[in-house]
Amino acid sequence: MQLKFTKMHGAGNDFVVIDLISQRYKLRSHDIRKFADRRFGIGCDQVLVVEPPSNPDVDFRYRIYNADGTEVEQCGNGARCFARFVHDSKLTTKRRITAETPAGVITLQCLEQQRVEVDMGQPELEPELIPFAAAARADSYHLQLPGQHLEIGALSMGNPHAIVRVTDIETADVAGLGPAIESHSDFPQRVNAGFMQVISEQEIRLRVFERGVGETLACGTGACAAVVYGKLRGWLSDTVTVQLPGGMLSITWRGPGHSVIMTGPTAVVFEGSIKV
Ligand SMILES: N[C@H](CCC[C@H](N)C(=O)O)C(=O)O
Repeated sequence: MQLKFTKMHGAGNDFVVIDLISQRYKLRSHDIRKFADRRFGIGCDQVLVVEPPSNPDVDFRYRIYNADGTEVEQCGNGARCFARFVHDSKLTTKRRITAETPAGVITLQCLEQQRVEVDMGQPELEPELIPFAAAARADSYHLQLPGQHLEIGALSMGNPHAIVRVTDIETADVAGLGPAIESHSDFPQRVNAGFMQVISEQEIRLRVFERGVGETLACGTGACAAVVYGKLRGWLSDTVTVQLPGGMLSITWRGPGHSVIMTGPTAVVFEGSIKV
């Protein structure tokens, strides 16, 4: 059969979006890897799947798969693109949408100029819930790597993140340290590795080596995690502009007990269908 899809991106983090409400198909892991393959498939960082909710009080269920085929708990840029997709596809006329994700129910607000605001829920700092095997506090820990140790923050936005503060994002060894952090034994479910340069209390620059993908042009949950870590360490204010290689996100976090609010762009690249 021909499966319809929409190619989208949020700040350069790109997605293949599949509507399994209007189409019936049982996705398999090798389908995901084929869709994500930039040489022989469509090409994307993640595949987003839109399904009917299991809870009738929620509008949709939305699943996220990394390019390597693994299903993950949350995707910030993907959440924004999902909201725009269901609105543009007339699967809903609501501008305020709720969605079940493996990390819980999120609320999304479609704004003007194709921007979307997402309530990403509260960050999780308890090490065993990140999960982070080290016993130490998650807001400052020395990760042991071959020949060096790195001061990191570790937390979950539904998915696990480790964040390193660097002096210059351009010269940060993302290609070398990213994989070493991603697969470090202190993170039993692997981890997304963020490299953050603090420009001011209201602005950071960020590069993210994503779990299951590699370095992406943007990572929404990574931007949330970096702002939470920076605020816990006293480096950042409540609302921060996050400059990523693919674009800019605005993140607000008023501290423990509050949700992280992310606002950013969405874009449709093209629509198509693929033989499955
Ligand atoms: N690679 C992430 C999932 C996608 C997150 C990212 N694309 C975002 O915008 O949050 C993980 O394995 O947890």
